[in-house]
Amino acid sequence: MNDNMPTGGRDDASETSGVPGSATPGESSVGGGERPGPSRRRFFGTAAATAAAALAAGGVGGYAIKASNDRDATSSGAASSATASSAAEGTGAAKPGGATSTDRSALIVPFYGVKQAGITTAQQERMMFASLDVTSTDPKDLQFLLGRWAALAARFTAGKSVSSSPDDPAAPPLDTGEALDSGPYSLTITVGLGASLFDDRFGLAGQMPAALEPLGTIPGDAVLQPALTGGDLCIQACADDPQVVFHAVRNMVRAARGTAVLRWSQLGFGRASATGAGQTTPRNLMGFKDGTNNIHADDVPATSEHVWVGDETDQAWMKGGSYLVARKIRMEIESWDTDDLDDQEKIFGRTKVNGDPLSGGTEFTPIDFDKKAADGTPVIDVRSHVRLASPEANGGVRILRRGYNYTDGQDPETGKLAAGLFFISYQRNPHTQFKVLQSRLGASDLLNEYIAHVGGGIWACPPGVTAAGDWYAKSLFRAI
Ligand SMILES: C=CC1=C(C)c2cc3[nH]c(cc4nc(cc5[nH]c(cc1n2)c(C)c5CCC(=O)O)C(CCC(=O)O)=C4C)c(C)c3C=C
Ligand SMILES: [Fe+2]
Repeated sequence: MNDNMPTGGRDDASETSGVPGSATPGESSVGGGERPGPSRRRFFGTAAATAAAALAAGGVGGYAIKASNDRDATSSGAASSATASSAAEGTGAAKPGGATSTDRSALIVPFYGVKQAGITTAQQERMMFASLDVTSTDPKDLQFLLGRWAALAARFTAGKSVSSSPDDPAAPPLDTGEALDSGPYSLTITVGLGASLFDDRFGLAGQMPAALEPLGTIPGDAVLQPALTGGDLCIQACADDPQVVFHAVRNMVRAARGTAVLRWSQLGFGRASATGAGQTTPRNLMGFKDGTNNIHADDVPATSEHVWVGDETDQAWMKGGSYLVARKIRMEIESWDTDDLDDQEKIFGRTKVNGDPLSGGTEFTPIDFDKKAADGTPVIDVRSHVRLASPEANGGVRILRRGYNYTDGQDPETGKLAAGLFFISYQRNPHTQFKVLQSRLGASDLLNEYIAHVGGGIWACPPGVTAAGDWYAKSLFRAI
């Protein structure tokens, strides 16, 4: 067992509850002194709930705690010593379990911490994103779910299955099993709350942050499909193995049975961004390097200014969190592939092979937006993507991009490749950041000829879960 995980005793607390209101020292009351009180019978009413509730201690030894990019070294409470000691940002992997630096399967990103992992964590290769709608109208069910998810996320990110208890042969297995032989593969699970959760169902209307209000009409958004848009809750699972991310989301959706249902989901591959200073810049499906000018995890001033919610928030429970904007952006791949290289490079303002700015220099040379060609026209086209998205054109606005390439195979109607970018960005306020950028891009970007936004949403990702027995957005429920 890793020492960043709860001890057996703490994990046993998760077993009896794994949910809000557990007998965690100092957390005996929730919501005005009363614990959420669904009966054990109700909680144990489905196989899925049983599986989630049967979380038990049990180690999968030999994994290595990965230096985490997004965990404050000052993590409090049960954020373990391993979390704190491994929190030197941007360094390689510690290897207490004997893993080699090339053994990516064994790497663990600590779960407990004051910030959720998966935001400034160096981006992994695979992602599964899920949007869920809550079907129960009982606020206690919602809290139980967020507790179950926290307990499951703690286990999965440490390379453990749903439970170490033996399966009952007469019942469905507690864990679905497809990741039993996998390591953690740097799995991170990031959970967000959508604006629809703050309607009149759960008594949360007064706790809705202004930053989570719908963005209104943005140019180019007319085609967002309702079936691929929004949702009460979201889960972003990222890891360096596709089966690990699928397993995590599948079992979290399974644990939600009776409380929430899957609304839509997306698998992503080949990170289309770079968030770690040491990471090479990956490529999107248009073949361009994507993430050159991204915010890097070790740039603390930039993450403080642009990513993490601070004192400015109107809802204290979001302080230390971040807002996730997702956009499923379909690419007209066949059409793009007929465009000549000069035009492709003009659209982005960078060279295709090296990612160099067309104004000169190499990939990381600052772009010279004032540079003119011999005929007096700007070298970086006025409608190029990099100009329109740049901080220079947007009053200094920046976002942390964390997207993935995706393909859904073939469009059955047209026979074309159904593929593109599952764009994800994190920011302090989507209204003053994403919306500003997307309004400009949606109106004028040369890239618009080759892309269409088809789905997405905004979710408030609360601060991290700091101790076993706690749950996502705990302080939100303390406020009601
Ligand atoms: C609203 C925000 C953005 C959307 C939507 C978006 C879509 C999108 N982007 C690419 C490819 C590239 N984007 C690049 C840079 C870049 N893009 C955004 C924002 C959005 N992109 C920003 C803020 C930036 C950085 C601007 C800067 O500071 O210079 C680049 C260039 C390389 C890089 O810096 O990452 C590429 C390539 C696609 C294909 C796409 C939709 C499908
Ligand atoms: Fe972009």
